[in-house]
Amino acid sequence: MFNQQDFARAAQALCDYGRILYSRGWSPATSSNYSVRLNEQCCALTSSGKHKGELTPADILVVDWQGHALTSGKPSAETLLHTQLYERDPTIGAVLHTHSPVAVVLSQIWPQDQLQLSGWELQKAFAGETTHEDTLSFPLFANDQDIARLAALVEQHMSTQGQGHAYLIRGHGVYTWGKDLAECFRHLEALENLLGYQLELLKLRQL
Ligand SMILES: CSCCC(=O)C(=O)COP(=O)(O)O
Ligand SMILES: [Zn+2]
Repeated sequence: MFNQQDFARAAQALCDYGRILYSRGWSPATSSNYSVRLNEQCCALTSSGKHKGELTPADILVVDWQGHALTSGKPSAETLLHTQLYERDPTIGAVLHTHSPVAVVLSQIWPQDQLQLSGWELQKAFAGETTHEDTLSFPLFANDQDIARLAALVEQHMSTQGQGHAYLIRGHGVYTWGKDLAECFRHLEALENLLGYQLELLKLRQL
């Protein structure tokens, strides 16, 4: 069903990124979940409830697109938000979900259901983006403890409005993806900074 060496490599990479993301303050405590595609049927994913700054390979398991565990462990509570992406787009190789203060606060106060950004050079950090003159759209979804329902809503949005590069969940965090973990991390880092710019602008406009 999957190659053990691929799994071992993916598990170690997820642990390494967990340390980075925790050290940046984007994955406090047991928040966040991360995954890497193994093949066309399954991915390596963080187990539920683990401290993301202290992950070991034993905290990573394999799930299929229905969210069923193929190795021992308890899959992330948000598994279906990862598998929805892998199932819809075979070019997606990694997904990162984080809870940074900037993303959580901005997503909570942003009034519209889309956050549109333009004019920032850093937009070009997203794959395929070539100019600051384009507008990037990031949808905001209401938080929901029913993850199957939220995953269905995300899928419905993407199938009608386009997949985009990332989305926000209000008061919760962000999901972003890429062809591999390195690209996914680049997208996350760009998104974090772009959201930070937007939050700063909102504060300045209140002065
Ligand atoms: C403690 S944060 C609440 C759960 C959450 O939002 C999250 O990202 C982590 O959930 P998991 O089941 O993947 O540990
Ligand atoms: Zn979360």
